[in-house]
Amino acid sequence: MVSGKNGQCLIVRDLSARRNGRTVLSNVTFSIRYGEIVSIIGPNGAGKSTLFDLITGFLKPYGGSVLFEGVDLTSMNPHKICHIGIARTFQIPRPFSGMTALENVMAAAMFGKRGDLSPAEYRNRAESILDLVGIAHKASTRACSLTLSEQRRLEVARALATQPRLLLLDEFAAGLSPQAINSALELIENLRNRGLTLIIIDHFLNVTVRVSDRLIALDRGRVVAEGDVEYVLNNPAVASAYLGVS
Ligand SMILES: Nc1ncnc2c1ncn2[C@@H]1O[C@H](COP(=O)(O)OP(=O)(O)OP(=O)(O)O)[C@@H](O)[C@H]1O
Repeated sequence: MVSGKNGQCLIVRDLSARRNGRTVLSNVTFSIRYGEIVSIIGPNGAGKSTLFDLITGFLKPYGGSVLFEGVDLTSMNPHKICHIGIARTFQIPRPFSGMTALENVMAAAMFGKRGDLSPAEYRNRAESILDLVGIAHKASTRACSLTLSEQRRLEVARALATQPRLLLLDEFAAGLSPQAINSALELIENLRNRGLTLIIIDHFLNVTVRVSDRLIALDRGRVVAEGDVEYVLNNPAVASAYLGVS
């Protein structure tokens, strides 16, 4: 049940989570339209990665629901969620470090396969994805020998290989040089222009906000502000969250 290009891609309703018996996300509600770039901001421990874990099935919610294209994901496992069109990257890149960049992307393409391709077709697809993310020249390099910026791009390539319609990027810019950040932001805009919807976790306030249509600010597991970039960045609740003022 696809809602159409101008409709809602993802609807999160009253989502709550507990870890080690402690509530870490409370009644989080928002929706994401097709083609949007939305950043989830908030200080350390706000619940940003937990939110990604819930959307991608790595953690089961304590309450609430997640609908993707009208389909309830709440009881699905991560493999199934990947196969229906949601992919994520992790804050700390998790490639198969002994495999080359190309092999990593081919493995992801095979995992996310829709219809059987020949090995040559998987290879072609992986090569074109490495080209898209800007590391085609590193195809034969083992993942463990890539720089942090290249490893982040490889993470995106592996996610893209599963052919997602919604891509979740966790701390995509952390640890990158200003130049690498600029080219990472160009990649994000390029992916949106190719029809993807993107949700990006950004701990910092001055990076992915540059390409975001909207921001959702979390603090201590709750949404404290949501709206266009200027509105959220000027919201007193967001300043309090970052300054640790109650
Ligand atoms: N695996 C875990 N086991 C127990 N508690 C966890 C686990 N992961 C996160 N938490 C706790 O859940 C809360 C939310 O953490 P989460 O990692 O989602 O926040 P975050 O906003 O992504 O923070 P950061 O910017 O530091 O990555 C924190 O209090 C954290 O200590």
